[in-house]
Amino acid sequence: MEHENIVIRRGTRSGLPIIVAVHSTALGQAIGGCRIAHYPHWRDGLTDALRLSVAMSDKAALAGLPNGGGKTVVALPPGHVLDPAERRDLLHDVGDVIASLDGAYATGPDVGTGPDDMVTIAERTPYAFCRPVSAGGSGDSSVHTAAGVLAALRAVCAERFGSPELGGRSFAVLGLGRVGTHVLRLLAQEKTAHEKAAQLRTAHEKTAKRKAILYAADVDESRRVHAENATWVTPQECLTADVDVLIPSALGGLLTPSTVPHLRCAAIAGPANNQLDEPATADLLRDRGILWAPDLVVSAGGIIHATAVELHHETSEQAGARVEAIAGTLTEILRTTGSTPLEAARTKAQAVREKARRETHRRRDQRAA
Ligand SMILES: NC(=O)c1ccc[n+]([C@@H]2O[C@H](COP(=O)([O-])OP(=O)(O)OC[C@H]3O[C@@H](n4cnc5c(N)ncnc54)[C@H](O)[C@@H]3O)[C@@H](O)[C@H]2O)c1
Repeated sequence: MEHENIVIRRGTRSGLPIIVAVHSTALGQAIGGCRIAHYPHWRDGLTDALRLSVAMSDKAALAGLPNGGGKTVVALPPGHVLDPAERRDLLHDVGDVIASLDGAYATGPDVGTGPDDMVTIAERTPYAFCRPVSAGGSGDSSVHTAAGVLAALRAVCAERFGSPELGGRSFAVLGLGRVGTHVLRLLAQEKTAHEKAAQLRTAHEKTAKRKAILYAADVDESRRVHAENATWVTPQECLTADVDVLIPSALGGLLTPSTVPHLRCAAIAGPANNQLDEPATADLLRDRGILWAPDLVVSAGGIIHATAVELHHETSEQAGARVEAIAGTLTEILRTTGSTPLEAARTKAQAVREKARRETHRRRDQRAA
């Protein structure tokens, strides 16, 4: 068994199945979001919790956080709609399960939960982060996730094109939700060094030509209002756009043996979790000469910022510097020879955990001696 602890409990108030998987506390308290989603069977929710908590351990290790990985999954039966009272009961049930772990695990928002839900969970346990600023938390994480994506894009452009400049490059943002919208806005503000210099001389010398060229798509047509700086295309056109970098910002599993042959981008880096349908797809991308930045590293900005500020009481500046450090971590992974970026990322994460485990044993032996 790879996990340290797995709790499966029927909520005493809601009657719904609550699963908390703690993968590792080798580096410190396990962290990972609370997912409330529909599953054909609660066992499918268990499978998700086991997989996602391992990914969180890797994500925390690669982000240099003194934390391990965990995950909460509430498996709703198909079609089940929570009314406000039932949702509140459920979140209190989740809080009780987390409280029973005595601080081994802390949760945050994920699919189906948001900062306000963390306030309700926090009524039963102190181990809930990413609460709204008005409730003493660090607020919506998506802006920090987007900042991390920008840092990753600079690292990817430096590796693939020889310069970290984003102005003048072309990008396709697939998914204009909370993170995708921020990423698009930040990219629209990017200008090349040439344009920045021109701006210093005279506003008239500004050349709009060197701004980033942007495409955007979402299955939800109402998100189009956020694409005023971009060319709005269909999700399929966005996926296969002839651009420098594709930025997956919707759901996972979009890079598969069927989609990879149709891609025309030179590189891929985005916040969407679990972009590869299976590890072997990393080989297909490498064979096609497409540089893929592992989402484990690219998407970590939000969790890095929230845990640094709320759990480790760092200043926002210190947390911001940790988010910017995503670029250095990614560069190291992309430069690893003889393996795909996915293998390099996992190997690095395992090495960090192993080092922490050895250090813990050394300290324990020292105390015993
Ligand atoms: N919010 C964060 O801080 C954060 C942190 C780490 C990772 N992520 C991951 O980043 C991704 C985006 O997160 P978010 O918070 O912006 O989610 P969100 O739900 O706000 O946005 C997702 C967007 O993708 C769109 N979408 C869904 N399926 C699509 C498809 N097939 N093609 C095009 N668009 C599609 C949705 O309509 C929605 O607008 C998710 O995979 C999430 O797990 C988010």
